[in-house]
Amino acid sequence: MLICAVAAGLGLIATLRGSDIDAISRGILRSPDQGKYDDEPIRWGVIATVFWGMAGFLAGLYIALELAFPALNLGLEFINFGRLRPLHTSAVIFAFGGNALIATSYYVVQRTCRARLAFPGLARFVFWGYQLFIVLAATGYLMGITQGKEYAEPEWYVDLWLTIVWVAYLVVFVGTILKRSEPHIYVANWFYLSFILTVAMLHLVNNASIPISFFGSKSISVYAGVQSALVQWWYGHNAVGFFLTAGFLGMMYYFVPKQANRPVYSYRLSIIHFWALIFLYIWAGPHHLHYTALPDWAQTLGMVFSIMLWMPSWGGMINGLMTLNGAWDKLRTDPIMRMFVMSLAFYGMSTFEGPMMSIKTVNSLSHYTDWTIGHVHSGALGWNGMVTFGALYYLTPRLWNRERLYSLRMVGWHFWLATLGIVFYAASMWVAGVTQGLMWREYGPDGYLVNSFVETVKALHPMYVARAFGGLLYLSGASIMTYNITRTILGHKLRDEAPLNETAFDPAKDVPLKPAAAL
Ligand code: HEM
Ligand code: HEM
Ligand SMILES: [Cu+2]
Repeated sequence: MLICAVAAGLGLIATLRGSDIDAISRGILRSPDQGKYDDEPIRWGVIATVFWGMAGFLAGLYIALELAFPALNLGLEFINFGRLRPLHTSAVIFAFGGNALIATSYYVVQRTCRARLAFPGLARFVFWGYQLFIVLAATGYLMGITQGKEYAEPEWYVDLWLTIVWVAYLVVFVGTILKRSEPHIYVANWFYLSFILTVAMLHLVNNASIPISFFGSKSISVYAGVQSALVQWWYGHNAVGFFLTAGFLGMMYYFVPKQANRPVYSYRLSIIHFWALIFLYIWAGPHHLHYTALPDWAQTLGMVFSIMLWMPSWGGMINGLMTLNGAWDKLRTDPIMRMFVMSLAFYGMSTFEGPMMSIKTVNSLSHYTDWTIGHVHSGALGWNGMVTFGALYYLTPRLWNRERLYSLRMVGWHFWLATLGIVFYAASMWVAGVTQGLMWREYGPDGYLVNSFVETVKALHPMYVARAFGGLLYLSGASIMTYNITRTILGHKLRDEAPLNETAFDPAKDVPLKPAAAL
């Protein structure tokens, strides 16, 4: 309540000062975006993405260290692993990923529709309302307020607020599409729209609950038992499918062709893989509930749809990679392009690993182990992280009207630190996961289990240290990005760096996103 009051106070001050400034300074101060497009909330979004990314990676590193060295819990309830873990997952997925998605969707929808953002006031409300959602959720976790549903931990009052913000987001996005002056709706917008709509549906269904009091934070879910589990993993899986995949594919379909200065390899493939992806993803949730009380047929259904999901996923990866046809030399000269390509490679890797892990016999080994954690992070650090970094590097000079980034060599450093970090993370978790899985199922000749649980924990220690080291590398890369982007925003340029063609942009030379012969 205190946070809401402070937010409302700040909102009031901003409103009053805003009208003041308008009246006094019209004509003196250039209002930020008189141009063709409304970029102010996108600039805020870029800053918020960098900020929350750093916070989320730092929390990730800390909990990784807590797993390796439990003394770091310090006996304090506020920073114990159980409370910091959802803080990490929400910070990276919803704060870092969510801000990246909102900002890039605002950017992409305006450019591809050749229209200014609809409802500019509402678009700003979405940005600030979303930040309030993040702060409310995060402070709740630290105080121990949670629904106990993974990736849907916030309690009812935060859920209601997010619903309002999300509906506003949908209105802004669809409003902009409706006022477009370009007849065709470019495929990136399809992906963004499916992300916004599906997340709304998932959020409403999974969070259906009854608060036990008006002034208390606690609520009771309307689902129980195995139905509750199924709804939760229908939600959880499709959060991956639509938040971490469809939305980010929207990003990929705009920024990869732009950075390569080539049209998308196959527009037809993009449409086929769009429909296949959204049709298949929604059924695959039960692969999170193998060998549980869920009916066997439902588990098999989840497995079958997961395996089929491999195809559209790779359709998207191939479409992205092949867009570089004829521009592969850019990999040598352009570290931003390298980031996009690495991102697509990890997208391909994790969407191969996922279908494999959904096979019940494989899952009987991998489930409950660190293999899952490794899979998560090759998707999250590799695919979501890298494509977002690429988009941030693309956007910053353009949004602040700078000739180029402060330093492209630093982008190269970021690229290698992040890549090496992911390698440490994924490799250590594969080893840890398989070790764990095998130790848990090892029986002696007497028919008893050979290892006690604590022995498996002990065996994992070196792997946990290696993972934390990977996280440190990843965070160091992101710190370099923060520095680079800050200096770019300030208008600085590192001397001795030759002007770089990849950040120079010339609208006259713009290649259309869509091949002329498409459809
Ligand atoms: C510096 C980088 C990062 C480090 C060191 C890190 C570390 C960790 C650790 C230690 C856990 C808990 C694992 C466990 O419970 O055994 C975790 C969970 C998780 N992290 Fe990260 N993380 C990082 C970045 C990210 C990013 C960028 C994302 C998403 C975009 C992400 C998404 C997740 C998710 C979804 C989980 C929960 C996984 C599950 O329950 O299966 N992490 N992370
Ligand atoms: C074809 C695509 C994919 C399939 C079929 C798939 C399948 C799976 C399977 C079988 C699990 C393990 C479930 C368990 O044993 O508990 C899993 C976990 C997970 N996957 Fe994927 N995956 C795919 C792509 C991705 C991508 C691209 C990401 C991230 C960007 C991702 C994020 C996650 C997360 C966060 C979890 C952990 C959920 C949890 O237990 O907290 N997946 N996935
Ligand atoms: Cu899943």
